[in-house]
Formats: sequence, structure tokens, C-alpha cells
Amino acid sequence: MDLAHLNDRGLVLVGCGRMGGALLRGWLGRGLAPGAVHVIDPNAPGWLAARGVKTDGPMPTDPAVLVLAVKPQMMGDVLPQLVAAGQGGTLILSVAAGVTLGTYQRAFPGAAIVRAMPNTPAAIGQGISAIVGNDRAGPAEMDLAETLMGAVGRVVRLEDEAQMDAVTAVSGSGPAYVFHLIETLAAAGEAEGLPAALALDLARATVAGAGALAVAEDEDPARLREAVTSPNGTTAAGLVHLMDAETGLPPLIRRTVAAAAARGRELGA
Ligand SMILES: NC(=O)C1=CN([C@@H]2O[C@H](COP(=O)(O)OP(=O)(O)OC[C@H]3O[C@@H](n4cnc5c(N)ncnc54)[C@H](OP(=O)(O)O)[C@@H]3O)[C@@H](O)[C@H]2O)C=CC1
Ligand SMILES: O=C(O)[C@@H]1CCC=N1
Repeated sequence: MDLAHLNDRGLVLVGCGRMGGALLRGWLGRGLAPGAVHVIDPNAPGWLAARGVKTDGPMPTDPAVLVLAVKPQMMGDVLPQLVAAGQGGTLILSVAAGVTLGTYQRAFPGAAIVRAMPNTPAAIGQGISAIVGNDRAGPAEMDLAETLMGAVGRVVRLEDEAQMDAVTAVSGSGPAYVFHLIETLAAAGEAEGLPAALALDLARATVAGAGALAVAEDEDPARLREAVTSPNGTTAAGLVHLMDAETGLPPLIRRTVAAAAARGRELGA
């Protein structure tokens, strides 16, 4: 959906790093006028000014949306400086891990607030974001948040904010797990005698192709795994190790996701 309807009141983006920058690119591609965007970032990237995005001057006091994309640890310093822009009908949209709706409500009493958790495939329009709003975020505000996050990929709505730390641990952090799978698969190929570049090429294409197949087939991934696994063949020999209930991927991923979710809870405390 087009974002040109935001151009009158505009959008303020606080923090234009990896995630804020990816989101902004998506929004500019959906009709948000560069001149309607005001970015607050001590090291605003050069492409912003080149595109006509405002990076200095007075901040709009009544933007349509105030987007928070700084590190969670920065939020305590940043929020008090923004309260003037969060009055009236401004939608507060945060992508920060951990920081709760309650924290934002204390900074912006009465405002509609939505937390979103995107992931870095947003940079190529293939992210997935989960969103959850406070009581003031009615259908119009949730639709707006969904439209904004939808500019960089799919959007799912959560029933309960309590789900957000688990979402962060699965899909927010998840790309890092997958990139590490590529790294380790390539390293293992190298250990079996392949040249490094070839091993990396094979590992990257395999993860990309398997991911695309998992989406295209929309089937239980266990069935897709079984389709690769010939009885008493090579895959079965490998999976004995990968699927070991004590030493394989299941307990490792369980610990990984639990630790990431626990860190999200810590960041929000
Ligand atoms: N990266 C990811 O995969 C995901 C990140 N997120 C969330 O997105 C948020 C941003 O993360 P990410 O983009 O990775 O981090 P980055 O460090 O890339 O971006 C944060 C940006 O905020 C800037 N900044 C620092 N202090 C201030 C300030 N006082 N006012 C305004 N801007 C400031 C930073 O500048 P400088 O670099 O100079 O400090 C940087 O450009 C985090 O809250 C994170 O939890 C959510 C989902 C996924
Ligand atoms: O690592 C982090 O804290 C952020 C949130 C999810 C992905 N990156």
C-alpha cells in the first residue's frame, strides 16, 4: 500500500543504522516523500541528504509516525528528548528488541504505540516482522504499522506482547543462525577437501535453495527433509549426528533460542 498519505504530517526516524536504513529505503520506495522524513542520528548516512531527507533543523512536533530504531540500551537517553514529538495523534513505532510497551507508554502517555520485530532480510524486501500494539493502537494504527513494516516483507500480528521475546529469538535473531549454518557447512566442506570458495558457494546456494523450496512447497519441513533422505544413504548417515536428541541440533537450537529470548527479557527489564 502507498505511503503518500503520510507526506503531509511526515515521519520522524530515530536511528538510521542497519534496520532503520532498510525500513526507510522500503518506505521511500512506497511513495513516502524524502522531504517528509526527518532522521535523527548522530552519524546520519550520506545518502539521506543526497535523496533530500532532512537530517537537521527543528524536529516536527506532530508527525504522523515516530519510528524508534536505536539500540535498546540507548532508549533511556533518547526517549526524554522525543516527548514533544509524541503528543497528539502521532503513532509511536519501535523496532527495538526487549523494550516494552510499558516503557514507551511512560514516555508517551496516551499515545498509540506499536512494537515491531523485523529481521535483516528486510534490506531486500524479504523480511518478516511481528507487530503488537498497546490499548490505544486501534485498527487504523495497527493497519498503518502493518503497512509500514509491510514495505520490507511480510507482517504477522501477535496476540500478546509476551510473545515478542520468543519472536525476537526466532525470526529477529534467526538470520544470524542461518548465516552461521552457511559458515559451518562451508567449513565442513573444506575439511572434506573442497576449495574454500567452492565450499562457500555450495553452502550458500544450498541454504538459499532449501529456504526457497520450503516456502514454495508450503509443506511440513520434515517431509522435505525426508525427500532428501534415501534409506541407508548419505543424508541418513549425516542426520544421525545432526538430529541426535542429546548432542545434535535440537538441544543446541533450543539453548540458542532460549538464551536469545532471555536476553530480550533482560533488555526490557
Ligand atoms: N539488526 C537486526 O537484525 C535487528 C535490529 N533490531 C532492532 O533495531 C534497532 C537498531 O538496530 P540496528 O539497526 O541493528 O543498529 P545500528 O547500530 O545499525 O543502528 C542504530 C543507529 O542509531 C544511531 N544512534 C546512536 N545513538 C543515537 C541517538 N542518540 N539518537 C539517534 N540515533 C542514534 C546509531 O549511530 P552510531 O552507529 O553512530 O552509534 C546507528 O546509526 C535495535 O533496537 C535492534 O534491537 C530489530 C530487529 C532486527
Ligand atoms: O541482536 C539483537 O539484539 C537484534 C534484535 C534481533 C536481531 N538483532
